[in-house]
Amino acid sequence: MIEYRSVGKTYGDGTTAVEDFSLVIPSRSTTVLVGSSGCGKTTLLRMVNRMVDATAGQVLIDDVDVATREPVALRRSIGYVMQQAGLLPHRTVIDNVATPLRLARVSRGEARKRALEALERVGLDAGLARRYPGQLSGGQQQRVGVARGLVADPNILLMDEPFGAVDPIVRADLQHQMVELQQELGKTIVFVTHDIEEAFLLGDQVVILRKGGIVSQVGTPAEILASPADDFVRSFVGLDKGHRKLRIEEVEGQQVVVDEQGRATGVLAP
Ligand SMILES: Nc1ncnc2c1ncn2[C@@H]1O[C@H](COP(=O)(O)OP(=O)(O)OP(=O)(O)O)[C@@H](O)[C@H]1O
Repeated sequence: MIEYRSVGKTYGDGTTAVEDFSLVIPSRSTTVLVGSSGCGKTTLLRMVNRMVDATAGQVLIDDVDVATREPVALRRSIGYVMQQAGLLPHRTVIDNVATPLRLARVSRGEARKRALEALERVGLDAGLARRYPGQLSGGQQQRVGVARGLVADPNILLMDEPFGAVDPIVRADLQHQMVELQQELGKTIVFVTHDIEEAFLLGDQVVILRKGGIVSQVGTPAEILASPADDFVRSFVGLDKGHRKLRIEEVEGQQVVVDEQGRATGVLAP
């Protein structure tokens, strides 16, 4: 379990990115922080592994304040996947994936073996292992980033807009694979995005933020849709424009779900 207790962050230049943030992130499930650009998502995510230190309050992992942990050791014990994959360009794919293990002093042979397994887990062909990141598509690079985040089998995986830079079709593919992977692995995932559809697809718990890391609402996707906290949330999730309004029509004995414009979106299961 990760817990933020009245956490604040004011950067050295006086910018207050996070005012007063509290949240419990349950283990073995996915929590998505979603909000517009600049609302403090990345800052909040990085406080977990001390890439950013809070200037007020506490972040706890299993009841231990991260401020008491040695930053480098803490960082190595937590998986981190960033936008643009963040791969080292002059290292092969397999060496990129093996890096967290090599830093943890795992032998070269063992690290490579586990890196190959991680590549397989994210659906990448072993034939790509010897290539350099520049020889891969954007989607493949992101998969390598996820493999690297998982290779050391961390309990916690932090993901900062990992699918933000790929086209919508590849993105949908990566998202669905992420859902499957999580069903298999059951990690504690904290995922940052500005895309509410992505948040609803991946999140067991979704946290809708506004500027200053202010929580507008926390809940399951169903709870948020059923009972948006205020007009900001209503608008953010698209309820205000009727995008989410569905109704049921009887067609040839079937119950067909149609959207606001009358377009069929599915059939109700009996
Ligand atoms: N190192 C820094 N020094 C000063 N201000 C910073 C620093 N990092 C972030 N900020 C500021 O803190 C605020 C929150 O930034 P943060 O990156 O956490 O937001 P975000 O929601 O992740 O945004 P985005 O979706 O654009 O990445 C912004 O106003 C940003 O300019």
